[in-house]
This record gives sequence, C-alpha cells and structure tokens, in this order.
Amino acid sequence: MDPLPIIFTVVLLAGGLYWFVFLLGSAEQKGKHAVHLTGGSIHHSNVKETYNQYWFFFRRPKHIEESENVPAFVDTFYNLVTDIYEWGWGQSFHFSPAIKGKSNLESTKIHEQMAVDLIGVKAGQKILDAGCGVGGPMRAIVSHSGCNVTGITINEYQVNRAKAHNKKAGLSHLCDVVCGNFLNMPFEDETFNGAYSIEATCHAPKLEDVYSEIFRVLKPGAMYVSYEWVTTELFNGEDPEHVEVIQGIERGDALPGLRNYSDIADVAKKVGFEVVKEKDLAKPPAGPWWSRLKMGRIAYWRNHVVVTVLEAIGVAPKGTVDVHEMLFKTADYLTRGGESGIFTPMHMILCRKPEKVQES
Ligand SMILES: C=C(CC[C@@H](C)[C@H]1CC[C@H]2C3=CC[C@H]4[C@H](C)[C@@H](O)CC[C@]4(C)[C@H]3CC[C@]12C)C(C)C
Ligand SMILES: C[S@@+](CC[C@H](N)C(=O)[O-])C[C@H]1O[C@@H](n2cnc3c(N)ncnc32)[C@H](O)[C@@H]1O
Repeated sequence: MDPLPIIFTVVLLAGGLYWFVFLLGSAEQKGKHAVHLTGGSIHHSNVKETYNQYWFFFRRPKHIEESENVPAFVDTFYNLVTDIYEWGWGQSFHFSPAIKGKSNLESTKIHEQMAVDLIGVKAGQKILDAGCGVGGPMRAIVSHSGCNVTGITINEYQVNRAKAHNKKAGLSHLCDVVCGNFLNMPFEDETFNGAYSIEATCHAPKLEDVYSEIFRVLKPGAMYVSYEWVTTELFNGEDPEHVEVIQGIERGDALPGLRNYSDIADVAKKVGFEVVKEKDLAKPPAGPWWSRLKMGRIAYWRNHVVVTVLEAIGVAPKGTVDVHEMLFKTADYLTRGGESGIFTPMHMILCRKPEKVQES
C-alpha cells in the first residue's frame, strides 16, 4: 500500500487540529491562546474544587449580600474567568453599544474614550480606574488622553496580566496597577484629578461603600464617571421570567445583587457628589450591546470543543469546562436581559465632587 496518502491525511488532520485548538479564538485583541488557559492564581489541581466553592456562595444569598466575604468571592471568580475572558473576548472586560461599520474593538475603544472625555481631565493629570481588570480600558484611555492612570483590582492575577500588557504596549510609564479593595483603597485623600469605573462597581455589596471611597480620594472639583450594571424601569420583580434572567446574570457574574437604575443617583448624592448627568447608554439610537454575544454562538461551540480537548489532555486544568459552561449559560441570560430591556450594563452616571466651601 502506498504510504503517501496516509502520511498526507495524517499531516492534514494534525495541522487542522493544531489550527482549531491552538490558533483559533474569537477575541480580536488577543491576550491569550487556548493552550495557556489557567485558573489564575489558583493551583492547576484546585480549579475544579474552587469552582464548586464559588457555587456554594449562592446557596446562601443573604450571606452574600451582607458578607464581608464578597471581595474574596469576587477574587475567586476572576481567578476562574480571567483567562477565558481574555481568550474569548479580549483585554477589555465590558460591553459597548454596537456601532454600524465599526468592529467590536473599535466600538469598545470609543466607549472607553467616552469615559475619560466625560471627566474632562488634561494630559499629565492623575486618574483612578476603580476595578481595572487586565487594563484594556486603561491603555485605551492613556493613549487617548495622555493622563496617568492608576488602576486597582482585587485580583492579583489580573494585576500581573495588566502590568505585562502595559509593558508590551510601551505604556508602563503612564499606567500603574495596584492590587487592593476599592471599598478601602490604599490611597491618600484628594489624590486624583478624576476617576472612572467601567462595569466594576456592580461587584460592591453596598454601592455607598465604593462611591464614598472614590469621593474621598478625589480632589475637590474632580469628576467621576461610572458605567453601572442595573435593572431598568422595565424590570418587574413579580415576573418569574424577569427574576430568572436577573438571577442568572448575578450568578454567572459574581454579583452580590443587581441594583435598580433609580438607586444610583441617590447613592452618589448621599456620599456627597453632585450628579451632573445620568443616561442609559444602551438606549436607541445605540446599537444592541448584546449582539456581540449572539453573533458568537458558533464560536462558543468551537470554544467548548477546544476547552474539552485541552482539559482532557491535561493542558487546561480540570474545571475549565465547567467554568466555560457557566459563562456560556451566562451569555444567554445577558442576551435575554438585553433583548427584553430589563437590564443594562451601561447606565452611565457622571458626578462631581464639590469644590471646598470657603469658611467665613
Ligand atoms: C462586567 C462583567 C463582565 C462582562 C463580560 C466581559 C463577560 C460577561 C460574560 C462573558 C462571556 C460569556 C461567554 C463566553 C464564551 C462561552 C467563551 O467561549 C468565550 C468568552 C465568553 C464570550 C465570555 C467573555 C466575557 C463576557 C462577555 C461582569 C463580570 C460584571
Ligand atoms: C468586569 S471587570 C471590568 C474590568 C475593567 N473595568 C474593564 O472594563 O476591562 C470588574 C473588575 O472589578 C474588579 N473588582 C471587583 N470588586 C472589587 C473590589 N472590591 N476591589 C477592587 N476591584 C474589584 C475586578 O477585580 C475586575 O477587575
């Protein structure tokens, strides 16, 4: 028998498998390849067990709302998902309105640049990114504005990833990344000329706690903008389908409980901010933020095959398939939340810390 066709077929199959498993991925701005999926700071052998512990939190929902354990629980979540996010989404861990004629990467950048434009800071000034992830927004913002950004995240693995990306992008001189809790930040009062948070403060058990910390570290007159995850005016707590969707979003995104849009400005005022503007950036004419999740259905299935193969051969830790499955379901809840209009991840609030009142 002629061995040539067999060798040819084997080489073709191996090449195809290599391309499918190691090279393919849906993120436009890659931080990761599938072969490098880890459980963040969690040891390879503990990922599955940690994933099970993550779910244990939700068996005691009241405990989560009141608990001081929330930051640790959020930290665990980001150990589990950070690599999958980077691999399948990119370096910016948030949504943005779809813009006709623009790629996901371009729409993401526009949404990030809008944040720094809104707080009106000048080049060279110091701004805070509260809940910075692996720093996708930070890099877009320093490149756009020339500001110095200090990011804070509860997750040490993300700090290392963000620093590595900053170095690679040649932006380390403008970007600083600190591991810490935004409910109790390691910064002096009145340090920053501005602050922003993008889809991060939803992890705070009490919004008041994070807003008051941000208020404390801002200079008088400085502005703060936040893109909040909230339920909208269309949400009906008596409708079992609405409740199912919102609970699905909370469980798949480590949220201690979604707030309603109408609560946000009250909290901002309570801690001392003046509210300058409030707007749901998802409302028309904005294109649907969830379309990127929907368009990725084939990619999800391909990713599922990839993680299953990698976990089976021991390259990805045991538990990776479970985490991926959880995110797959979460994507569906998020899409349902977006399509029904009961949820938005981009309720924008722009605030100012008042100038100091002159004592007479
Ligand atoms: C702000 C937060 C995170 C928002 C989004 C960045 C992420 C929410 C859901 C995530 C994903 C869902 C499906 C995944 C898919 C199954 C996988 O194959 C590739 C990655 C996903 C697309 C992943 C990417 C990030 C999200 C869109 C929260 C946590 C407050
Ligand atoms: C969905 S990610 C968004 C990251 C980033 N803003 C972006 O858009 O790419 C939420 C971020 O908030 C951070 N975070 C959540 N709770 C925190 C806390 N208590 N202290 C500091 N960071 C926190 C997470 O670690 C994560 O980096």
